[in-house]
Amino acid sequence: MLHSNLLRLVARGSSSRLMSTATKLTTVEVNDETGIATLTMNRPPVNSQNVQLLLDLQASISEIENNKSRGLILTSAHSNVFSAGLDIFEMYNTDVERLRTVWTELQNVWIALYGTSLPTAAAINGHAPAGGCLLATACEYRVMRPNFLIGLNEAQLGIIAPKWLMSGFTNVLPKRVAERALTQGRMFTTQEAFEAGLVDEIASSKEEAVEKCAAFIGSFAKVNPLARGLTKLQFRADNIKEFEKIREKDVADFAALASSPEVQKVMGTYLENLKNKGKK
Ligand SMILES: CC/C=C\C/C=C\C/C=C\CC/C=C/CC(=O)SCCNC(=O)CCNC(=O)[C@H](O)C(C)(C)COP(=O)(O)OP(=O)(O)OC[C@H]1O[C@@H](n2cnc3c(N)ncnc32)[C@H](O)[C@@H]1OP(=O)(O)O
Repeated sequence: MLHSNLLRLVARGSSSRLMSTATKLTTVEVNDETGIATLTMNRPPVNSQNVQLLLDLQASISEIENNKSRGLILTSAHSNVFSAGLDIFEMYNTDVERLRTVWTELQNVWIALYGTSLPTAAAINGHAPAGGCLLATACEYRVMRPNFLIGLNEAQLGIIAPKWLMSGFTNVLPKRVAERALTQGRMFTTQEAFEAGLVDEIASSKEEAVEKCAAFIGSFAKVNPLARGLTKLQFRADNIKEFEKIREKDVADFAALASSPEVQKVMGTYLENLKNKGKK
């Protein structure tokens, strides 16, 4: 008997398969013609990254690597948010062990996406603050819909993001632009992100964004995949090695910082503001 969580193939038109993973907050759909997998985050309303979404993302990335897809496109099921970053509710009023788990799983997703040899692209169909920007900049290519915001806003919140979390961002922007944006905690509009090089293309719809991502991945069709993947990883090796050296200390540092009364207070105020914004 086929277990419902096991590669349940559901016909979706003539040329794509929805591969049900052992997860609920992400889906993986493989286009039979191109062999490219679309990984969709689906945790309403804003894809805030709780532990379950982070685990599901890891499982989906592994699935895509194992099913020999030609590339991975990361996107969101929601109409105006790619991902709101870490789930602040999950980090508020909780114990240190939970905070350690949150951070460990964020690290695990980042390294899985940043360190995959597969071609990767993000179809950014909505806002992508903080952890949302982290996922987008872990990919090799970004296409974004107009009139949304993307960036690492940690400095605005009085928080220092670790170097690994900034490394995708610093890979794609000139050092001077990255330093200024990170010290300002700047959120870029789509147009500003395009002009700075933080996103590669602008698309007027999610479908067009996915198509442009697929065209980017298709540009490697005639390149030997092993040579391509190893070349990519050579570019990323220094950041990956540096991250591996500090990953455990980084978890301890995050748990200590996030559990401190000062940061808990910042989170509480931030959450109040988010809730009140909804009432206005
Ligand atoms: C504040 C963080 C503090 C401390 C972190 C602790 C230690 C850190 C040390 C170093 C680490 C640094 C790294 C951090 C990585 C992160 O990712 S932190 C998360 C930062 N994220 C944000 O700042 C985004 C906040 N959200 C928004 O700006 C907007 O919601 C967004 C532009 C994404 C969408 O806007 P809109 O469509 O108008 O939706 P609403 O704002 O109305 O939101 C809808 C509901 O979703 C809830 N929500 C939004 N974001 C989050 C979130 N990140 N976590 C949990 N929940 C979120 C919001 O409350 C609304 O809920 P409601 O409908 O009112 O119930």
